[in-house]
Amino acid sequence: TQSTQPQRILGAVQKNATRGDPRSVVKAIDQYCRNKEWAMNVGDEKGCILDSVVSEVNPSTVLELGTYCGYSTVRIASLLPPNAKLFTLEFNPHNAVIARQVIAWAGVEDKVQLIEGASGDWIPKMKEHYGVKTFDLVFLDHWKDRYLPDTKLLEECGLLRKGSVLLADNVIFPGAPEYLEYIRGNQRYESCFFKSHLEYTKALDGLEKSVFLG
Ligand SMILES: O=C(NC/C=C/[C@H]1O[C@@H](Sc2ccncc2)[C@H](O)[C@@H]1O)c1cc([N+](=O)[O-])cc(O)c1O
Ligand SMILES: [Mg+2]
Repeated sequence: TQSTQPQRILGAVQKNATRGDPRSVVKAIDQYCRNKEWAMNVGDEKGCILDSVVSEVNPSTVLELGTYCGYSTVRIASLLPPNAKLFTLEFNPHNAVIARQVIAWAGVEDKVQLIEGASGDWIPKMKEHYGVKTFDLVFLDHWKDRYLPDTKLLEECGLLRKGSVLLADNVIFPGAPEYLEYIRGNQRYESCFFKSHLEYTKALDGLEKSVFLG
């Protein structure tokens, strides 16, 4: 029977990565997706920018929107201090099943809470269900037309504090024009653009980093 792309990515991890070694999991996925089959992971080039923002923020509580196969989940979790927590929201149950196995293979499951469901439904429940006060860092990499409504939801639910950082993937390609217009025009955010390339290609893309000013 046919396999799915997430299953093939998991296979590449189990074949080529060392259990308990997050960097080898990241490397195995990048090699597979660069040489065999393109996939919508943030990738190695933008991933280095993600790493630098995570290291700079040194967050205790992170929210990732859009887990897919767990590539950026593993990348972020591998940089978190002890006791830090990464909540990642995934809508598609099949993707969640695969991502849990990738996260486990990397050995970062203690730092990760994968939540199956839609961001719009779960963001309002994070405080009561998981005791989250505010997020130090939010990585937006899910449906591009959800970036803006979910950002407004985070504000309304009091989940951002002075200094919270939003990092959005794909603001050039596929693009998130409404989000960019809102965040760059809003006095309550200080934004900057990190020019890069679409994962595994030469196409232009980039990340938008925005600091919430409270
Ligand atoms: O479409 C893209 N990403 C959408 C990602 C979507 C992921 O997030 C949830 S949706 C969801 C909904 C609500 N709450 C949580 C997750 C999907 O099940 C998928 O796992 C994308 C596309 C390209 N590209 O080149 O076409 C490149 C990229 O880097 C991309 O991120
Ligand atoms: Mg992306």
